[in-house]
This record gives sequence, C-alpha cells and structure tokens, in this order.
Amino acid sequence: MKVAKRFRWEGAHRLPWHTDGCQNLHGHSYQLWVELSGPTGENGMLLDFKDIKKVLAPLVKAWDHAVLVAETDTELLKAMELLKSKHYTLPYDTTSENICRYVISYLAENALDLLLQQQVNSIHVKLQETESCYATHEVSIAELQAEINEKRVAEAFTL
Ligand SMILES: Nc1nc2c(c(=O)[nH]1)N=C([C@H](O)[C@H](O)COP(=O)(O)OP(=O)(O)OP(=O)(O)O)CN2
Ligand SMILES: [Zn+2]
Repeated sequence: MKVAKRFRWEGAHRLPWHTDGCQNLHGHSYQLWVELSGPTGENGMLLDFKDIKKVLAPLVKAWDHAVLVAETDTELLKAMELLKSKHYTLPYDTTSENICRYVISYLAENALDLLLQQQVNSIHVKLQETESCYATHEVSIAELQAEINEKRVAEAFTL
C-alpha cells in the first residue's frame, strides 16, 4: 500500500555558482509530496495522514516565506542577518534534489520510531519547484536505519 500527503509553501533561494539565472535570488511556490509504502494495519491505515502532517508541519512552517540558504553561501547569510530576514540554512546547496534529501533526513530524525512502528518500508519524496520541474528521491527504511547508525558511530568517535 502507498499513502501520500502534499505540503506547500512559498520560499526563495539561489544557487550562487549557477550561470543561467538561478544565481539570482528568486522565489518558488514549492510543492512537496511525501509518499510512504508499507502494509495496511489493523485499523485499515498504513499511517494516518494527520501524523504525516504533524511530523512535517514544523519544517514547512520554518520554510514558509523564508529564504533557503546553503551554509557555504556566506554572502547571502550576511544579507539575511542585515535584513533580519526569515531564513533557513541547509548543509548543502538548495537544489530540489538536496531538499528531497533533507526532507528524508528530517523524517528519519523526527519520526523513525513512528515509521518503524507502522512498518513503513520506504519513503518517496517529490519536490516540485516550478510548473515544469521536480526532483524525486526514494529511500528504504533499512537504508535509513543503516545511515543513522553510521552517523551515531561517527559522532561517538568524534566526541
Ligand atoms: N537538477 C536541477 N536543476 C536545476 C535546479 C535544481 O534544483 N535541480 N534548480 C534550478 C532553478 O533553481 C529553478 O528553480 C528552476 O529553473 P528553471 O528550470 O528555469 O525553471 P522554469 O520553470 O522557470 O523553467 P522554464 O522552462 O523556463 O519554464 C535550475 N536547474
Ligand atoms: Zn530555483
């Protein structure tokens, strides 16, 4: 079975290294689809749509009417501080592909127990930036767990 929930927000970003327009600060009406696969439980649901919304609502709220900034884009970060503008820093460039990756990491960090409890097998996200372009990314829960364990081991060694 598959279930999906859509999220929408207005945001701005730029790709500083781009040479064909996207280096300029510009806005998108972002649309994100989060699709989960797994068996249907005894209550006839894979996972309650409302629970998917609850998990991602804080992230979408933080991104709405905000500027997404790559942590390496120090010029834009300075401008955000100067303007006291709402912004959200990502650990990598603000491409559609990386936003998909970030959403999956966010779900892993904030809802792994829930996903395991509901026997979700995989997460598929689709991020639409404009009418004509989107990126998708799919990760299995087993891959996510392995990633989290690796991260924990790496953190333990750097302490
Ligand atoms: N693989 C990717 N390519 C591009 C990304 C991206 O995230 N991943 N992002 C951009 C720009 O930020 C922009 O959002 C998209 O630009 P564009 O393709 O020009 O979108 P339009 O809808 O305006 O396209 P038209 O064909 O002009 O209508 C660029 N590339
Ligand atoms: Zn863009």
